[in-house]
Amino acid sequence: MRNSEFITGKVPITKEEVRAISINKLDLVNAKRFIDVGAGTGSVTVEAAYHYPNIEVISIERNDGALDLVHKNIEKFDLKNVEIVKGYAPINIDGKIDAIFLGGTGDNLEEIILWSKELLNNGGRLVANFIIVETFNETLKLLRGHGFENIDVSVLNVSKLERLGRGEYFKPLNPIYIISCERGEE
Ligand SMILES: C[S@@+](CC[C@H](N)C(=O)[O-])C[C@H]1O[C@@H](n2cnc3c(N)ncnc32)[C@H](O)[C@@H]1O
Repeated sequence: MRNSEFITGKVPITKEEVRAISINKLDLVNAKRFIDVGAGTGSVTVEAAYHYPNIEVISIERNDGALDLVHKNIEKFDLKNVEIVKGYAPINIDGKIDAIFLGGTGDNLEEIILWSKELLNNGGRLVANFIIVETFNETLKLLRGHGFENIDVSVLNVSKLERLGRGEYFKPLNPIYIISCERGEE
């Protein structure tokens, strides 16, 4: 889906190229339940729920303005397989989960990593996006320390063609760090 298809506001939306790669790394084909943490505009929630209509998507967001956008985008795409939860993760979720996306975390990183580990099935996927190098480094260290496996890290540098004077150029957007990994079997 293109970013222009979503209703947006003041919340920064995940770039469509980053979303495509992140959702691919979540490996939702056989998933039944997926959590989007820090749903923002709801773009990841919507895209996952739309392309995988058989999964249950739980969309967690703490900010009222963002929650309003999540509601509007879910309505726009007429999705019935999304549960929106207002709150600051980690929050109580019943039952096990197959995949978790961290699009926003706040300052309680370790709690979120431990909560994710508790919720995920063995082999369940965790994918996280970062723009801040320190948060990325800290998360990587925590994932390694808490036994997550098959950790894969990419940095995505997207540039978009834009007009410049009488010609065009590729305007670079800020790099995004993507971590993907699995909950190890215990
Ligand atoms: C970069 S935005 C997410 C963008 C989103 N993936 C999208 O495409 O619109 C980060 C969001 O995470 C939310 N957030 C940060 N930490 C959170 C937490 N611990 N629990 C719930 N929401 C959180 C923020 O309010 C913000 O809306």
